[in-house]
Amino acid sequence: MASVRSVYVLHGPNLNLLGTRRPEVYGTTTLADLEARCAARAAEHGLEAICRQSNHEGELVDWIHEVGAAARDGRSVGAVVNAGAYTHTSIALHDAVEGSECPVVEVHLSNVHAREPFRHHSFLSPVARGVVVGFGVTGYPLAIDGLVALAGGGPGGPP
Ligand SMILES: O=C1C[C@@](O)(C(=O)O)C[C@@H](O)[C@@H]1O
Repeated sequence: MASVRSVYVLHGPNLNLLGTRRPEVYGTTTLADLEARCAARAAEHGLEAICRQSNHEGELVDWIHEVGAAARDGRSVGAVVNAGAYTHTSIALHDAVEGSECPVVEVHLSNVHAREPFRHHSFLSPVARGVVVGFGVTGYPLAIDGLVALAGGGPGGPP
């Protein structure tokens, strides 16, 4: 039997604290609950969600490379990535997405553009296929839907 295609859901630093970290900004949903919601939406598309979180930049780089290779082989539609604060600092993550041609939809729970100026710049956005910000946990199923549409091509697909 052919193996199920995947969608990766990658979380960066401090997102393991979801549910208790600044709930007025990030909400009260825990990372485990969010990952369960992602798995449910992925299953609606016939995909397996592979959910990971790391506080370490290099580990995130390695995972982006892994997703890029899986996407090239048709084993994955790509990754939904909330890189947390590395979004605003990491040239390494930018280069990983670009270099591995990893299809990424960047997600932020909060509307980073309405927050401190240091959150307005993203190193990921220029190499992401799409960006979803400010919808809280609702942004993740939207991002998964978007990745599936992009992978499928046609209307709503890649130009
Ligand atoms: O850790 C985070 C979470 C975040 O990525 C968000 O989901 O809104 C926004 C980032 O600026 C912040 O560092």
